[in-house]
Amino acid sequence: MVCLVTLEQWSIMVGTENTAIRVAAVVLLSLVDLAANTILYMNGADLHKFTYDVSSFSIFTSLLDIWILAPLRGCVMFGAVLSVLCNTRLKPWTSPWILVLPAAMCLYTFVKLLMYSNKEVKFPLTPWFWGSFVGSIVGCAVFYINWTLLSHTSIKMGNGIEEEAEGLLEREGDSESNFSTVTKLISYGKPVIPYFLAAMSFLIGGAISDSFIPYYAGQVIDGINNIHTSQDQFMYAIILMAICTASRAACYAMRTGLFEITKIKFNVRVRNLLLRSITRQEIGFFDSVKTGEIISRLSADTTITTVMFVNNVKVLIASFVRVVAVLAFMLWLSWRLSILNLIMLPIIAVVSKVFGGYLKKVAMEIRTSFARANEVADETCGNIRTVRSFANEDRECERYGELLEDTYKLHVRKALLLGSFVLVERSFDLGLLVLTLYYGGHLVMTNTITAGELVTFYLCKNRFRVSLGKLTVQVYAKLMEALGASIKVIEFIDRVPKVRNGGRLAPSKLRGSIEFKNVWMSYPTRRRAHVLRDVSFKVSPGEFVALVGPSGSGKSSCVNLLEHFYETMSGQVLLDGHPIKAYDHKFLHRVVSLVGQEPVLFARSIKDNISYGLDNCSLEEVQRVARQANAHQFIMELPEGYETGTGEKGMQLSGGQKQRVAIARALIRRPAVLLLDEATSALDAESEQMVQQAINNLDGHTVIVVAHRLSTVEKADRIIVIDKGRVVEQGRHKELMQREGTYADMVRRQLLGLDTSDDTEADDD
Ligand SMILES: Nc1ncnc2c1ncn2[C@@H]1O[C@H](COP(=O)(O)OP(=O)(O)OP(=O)(O)O)[C@@H](O)[C@H]1O
Repeated sequence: MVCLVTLEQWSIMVGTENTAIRVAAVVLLSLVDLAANTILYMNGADLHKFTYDVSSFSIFTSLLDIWILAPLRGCVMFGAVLSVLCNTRLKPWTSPWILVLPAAMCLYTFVKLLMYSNKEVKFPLTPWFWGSFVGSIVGCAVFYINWTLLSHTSIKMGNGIEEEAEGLLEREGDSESNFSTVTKLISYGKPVIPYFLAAMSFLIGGAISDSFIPYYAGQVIDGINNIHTSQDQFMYAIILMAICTASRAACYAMRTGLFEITKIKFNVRVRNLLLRSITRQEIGFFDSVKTGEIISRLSADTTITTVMFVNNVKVLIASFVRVVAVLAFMLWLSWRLSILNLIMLPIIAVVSKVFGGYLKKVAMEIRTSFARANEVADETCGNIRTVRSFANEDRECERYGELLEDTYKLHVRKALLLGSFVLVERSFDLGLLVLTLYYGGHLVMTNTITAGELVTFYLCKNRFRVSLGKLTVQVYAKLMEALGASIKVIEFIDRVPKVRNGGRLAPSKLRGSIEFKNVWMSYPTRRRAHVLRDVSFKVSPGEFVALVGPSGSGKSSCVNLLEHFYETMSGQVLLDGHPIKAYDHKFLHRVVSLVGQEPVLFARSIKDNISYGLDNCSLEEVQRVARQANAHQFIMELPEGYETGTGEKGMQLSGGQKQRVAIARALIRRPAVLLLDEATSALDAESEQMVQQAINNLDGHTVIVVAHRLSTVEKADRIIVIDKGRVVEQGRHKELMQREGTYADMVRRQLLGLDTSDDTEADDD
């Protein structure tokens, strides 16, 4: 099975993109399979062999049936080639069930080996037979490779049957993505590889010790029965069995500790990589991906990915070593009984492939459904005041319950799948046990093996089966599950931000001039809605400019562009004559400070909030800016002054207090450009005037204010009026009032107490 998977990967990787070459390669490989098997069957070029076998065929002594498998494979493959060339339906190519054909042929070849060895007098000195046997097995592998190559070819030919092609792409993407997912996970886990290797060495040591135990157990039994064993050999077998058992226990203890360390280290690393990548994403990413999903990926998915991955790779290697070691013993004890047991391999390959594919799909659905439930929980707890104020707790809990119910149903599906997988596997196993005992008993009665050897073989066979079972149930199926969970984790870690912060510009002095040059903008989640349309304006260094306009007209969008949260569709936003994106990310956010509409504080002290993102900031400096922002007085009245905690998102402060702390946080950076987006809306008239005064007095700072309360912008050097994403007017308060345009209208409406905010949603273009 492992071999087939590897061959498949190889064929995918080295497979050329050229359809003609692929088809030619398939035809050539099929012809080689046919020719090689024909030569092996005819013992070179003995043409009489064929006529002789046809006239007096015996299933026990002639190899005609083994040879027939080769033209049979050839016919199926040529039929497949023809149907690909004729652009017929693709669906059959995509089915994992196609594995059944080569698997059944392998099975027949193994059975044939046993039948032939039982009756053919010249056996085992029959090199041509061995050639045919190996040729048939290799032919089956070649058939599977050819099938994979053809499947790829049929997509490339693009025959217009899109839904089939989609299915095909999905399945082929599967094996390719499994491979790249595993290599990705290994690359993330590089620092933990030494721990993993140390643990593996103990694991392999334990596995080798373990595989010797049945051998010595058999010798002990033969010793008890006095078969081929002296007293010394008997004692020797007991001592060696004890040593193997002790060594297995010691290795087990060491490997357990080391694997635990590996898992934790790996988990921590993947979580760090994930958060690092997420925090680098553009703001638009957070518009579409909900926090609940991110948290779910960070917690549940990273744990499943890392823990399951390490556990399964561990089991994979251990089981593989055990399978090889035990198989070698089994072959040495009785190759006939071993071959009988190897019949399981092709069956397990088919069963694993089919079930593994389904399990991976269900595992992905479970993760997504779980993330959806998490989103609801996160939204409900994060906005509990709103939920409470609308008395909607029950409905939110119901929504959560419904989503968890979906997750539960998917889990049931997964359990049923796993159960059926085990059932199918165990049924084959039971049949094989009966066959082994029947055939083994026959071999003991014909004195081919001893009773002790049969017991040893039986113990070995059990170990072989358990290890093989682990390779399939635990590794293939569960590895698929881990890979399913890791897909989103890897997608997030590898996601390249759409807005790059790759600028290098960081001049020692910034004047603070701003220019919007024919800017068009739309948000990533609503690409067709233009929120800014051909916006152009200039702000000189030190100027105090106000952006006004109806709600939804695009004022905050201008601020978002200045913060480089989003990028323009066309046009440019220039700072001191250079595009915003040319500036170094850290530099830009030091020289351009924003106080947003709903400033968010962190659950730390007020001092830490004001000095957020700055190292070594003195209390004096913090107090200075707090005074400027008219916050010092209320802070001093708090029980612990500047050390008072603000609670989650600053919830323990009032709206106005939060705004003042946020203004101080912006001022402490001495920004060249200060952006105030409704930053004083929650302040009373007196406080607002004081803060406004402080802002007006700021020397050498360019200030851009977005405000609805037009009285606060009367003193601005310039007022820019934006409506429906366009600059419609600009000038000083007096000029605009005289112009009797949009601004004058807005002022009048506000004076009369009418609402100015007639929402002007961006139209879809
Ligand atoms: N993150 C976003 N994703 C998609 N559309 C958005 C986003 N933010 C704002 N918009 C849309 O862009 C348009 C302009 O919004 P913007 O916030 O710039 O308006 P505004 O003039 O600042 O409004 P207000 O005065 O109400 O704050 C609106 O139609 C709004 O719905």
